[in-house]
Amino acid sequence: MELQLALDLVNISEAKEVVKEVEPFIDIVEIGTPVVINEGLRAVKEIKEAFPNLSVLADLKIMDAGGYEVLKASEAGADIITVLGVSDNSTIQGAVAEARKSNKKIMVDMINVKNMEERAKEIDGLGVDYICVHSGYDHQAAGKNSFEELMTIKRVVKQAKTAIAGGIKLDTLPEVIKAKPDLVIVGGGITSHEDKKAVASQMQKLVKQG
Ligand SMILES: O=C([C@H](O)CO)[C@H](O)[C@H](O)COP(=O)(O)O
Repeated sequence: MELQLALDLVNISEAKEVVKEVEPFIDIVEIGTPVVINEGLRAVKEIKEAFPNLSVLADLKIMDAGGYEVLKASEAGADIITVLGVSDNSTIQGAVAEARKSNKKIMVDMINVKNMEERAKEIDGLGVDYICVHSGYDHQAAGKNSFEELMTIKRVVKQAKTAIAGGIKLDTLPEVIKAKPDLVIVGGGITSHEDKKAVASQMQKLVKQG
């Protein structure tokens, strides 16, 4: 099981400071959608250059033009790029085909997918690398989490790795770990703490035990 740090509410220099603090405790650093909106793919490039040993995920949440957008993120240095599960199969297939050319990975974000079991099975057949259940900020504000959806994809996904994101904190991490995802994604659960290093270290310990 691996740990991904999601950076959403920071600029590039703040992102570098946070990663410097927690680098030994994380496997993947995510350049979140708001950061890409604010700073562009330059954020991915700068973080990859500053931390070449970390895998960098570009959370583009691609909805169309899968091949082209994956190409651009790959050129910027992203190792993993996200595509939405609600997008057309042709978009996901285009993203996977482009990623294969440069040894990059595709994560499908299942945010707002209604028919989770059926869609997860279908997407698993498209050769993606990760399938991620996700309660986004707006769902979190409505008190939702993705723990049940994680159980669902764990049951039906056979090829891709499974991941979960959205509002995971130190106190809810043990429940998540019980379902044995391959990857746990945490943003505010680390970045909102004064002592990020301590929380990330405790989270890493739990994730590695799981
Ligand atoms: O993808 C995310 C969200 O849609 C904003 O872009 C977050 O990175 C993801 O939800 C993880 O962050 P936390 O919910 O703060 O753990």
